[in-house]
Amino acid sequence: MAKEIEITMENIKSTKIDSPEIVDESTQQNASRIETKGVKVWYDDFMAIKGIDMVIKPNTITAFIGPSGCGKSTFLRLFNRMNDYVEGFKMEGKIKIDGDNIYKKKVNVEQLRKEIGMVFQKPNPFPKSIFDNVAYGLQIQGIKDKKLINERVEKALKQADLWEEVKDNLKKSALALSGGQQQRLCIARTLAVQPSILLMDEPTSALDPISTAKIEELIHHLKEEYTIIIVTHNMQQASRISDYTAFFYLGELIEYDKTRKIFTNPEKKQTENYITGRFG
Ligand SMILES: Nc1ncnc2c1ncn2[C@@H]1O[C@H](COP(=O)(O)OP(=O)(O)OP(=O)(O)O)[C@@H](O)[C@H]1O
Repeated sequence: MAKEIEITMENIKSTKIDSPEIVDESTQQNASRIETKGVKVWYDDFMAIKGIDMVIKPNTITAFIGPSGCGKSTFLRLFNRMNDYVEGFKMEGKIKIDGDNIYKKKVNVEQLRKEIGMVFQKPNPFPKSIFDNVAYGLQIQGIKDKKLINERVEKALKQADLWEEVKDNLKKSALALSGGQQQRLCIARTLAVQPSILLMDEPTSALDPISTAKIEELIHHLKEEYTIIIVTHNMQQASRISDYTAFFYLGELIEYDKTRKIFTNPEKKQTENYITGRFG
């Protein structure tokens, strides 16, 4: 497969990407929820992200695609400062969320993570009851009002389309649920603390097709209330559920545009090669 790649470092380096429909910040403050400028990331001496500018609009689903190791997860984890935990991590550039630079010194990272929820590849429920899993974030926040907790747990389970399946068994261990149910529980756990941006790192890659379809449908509904970014290796998934698609390669943003454009008429040969399965 690799020999079919028609990419050279020269044409990648000369590729200058403009985010789609970037609007004048001064007149359209609300048009972007997330904006990155000149973002570079290193793990020790290794440069994993090589200068990325991107604007993500509110209430959209953006898919990050690209071959393994191209920097999708690294870039995604910048938005809730998850990389801060990684030894050797260093970044340059600006990331603004709702106009605020989230890497300023004064930023309250705990508050940021409340606003920006994350769902991981493998469902990772705590070894606690279904109810306690969803209530966990609220309790951590110091919320003690039982009625409020009950309401939020029910709402989050309904939003995650799991309520009907578990409402009579809330005390049951979360570990007894199926993989697909566990992932919806993890989504409910994230939603319970009422974030407004959802980061999803390959949320369905460990699931069967039926569970995957359920989660895709759920993501589609969540768009009404949330801005969603999803890393996926599944091209069909990206084309089914996202409004915008960003194609990464070797730490660079090669092409970023409306999903329909990326999948029907990409500007760059590299993008075409990737989405048609000619490398990756
Ligand atoms: N904690 C780390 N320490 C050192 N290098 C890392 C670390 N995490 C990622 N990298 C490197 O940074 C590059 C980008 O990795 P990243 O996980 O962001 O890619 P990805 O596109 O999400 O890959 P995948 O699709 O396989 O998950 C890779 O070369 C990877 O080896």
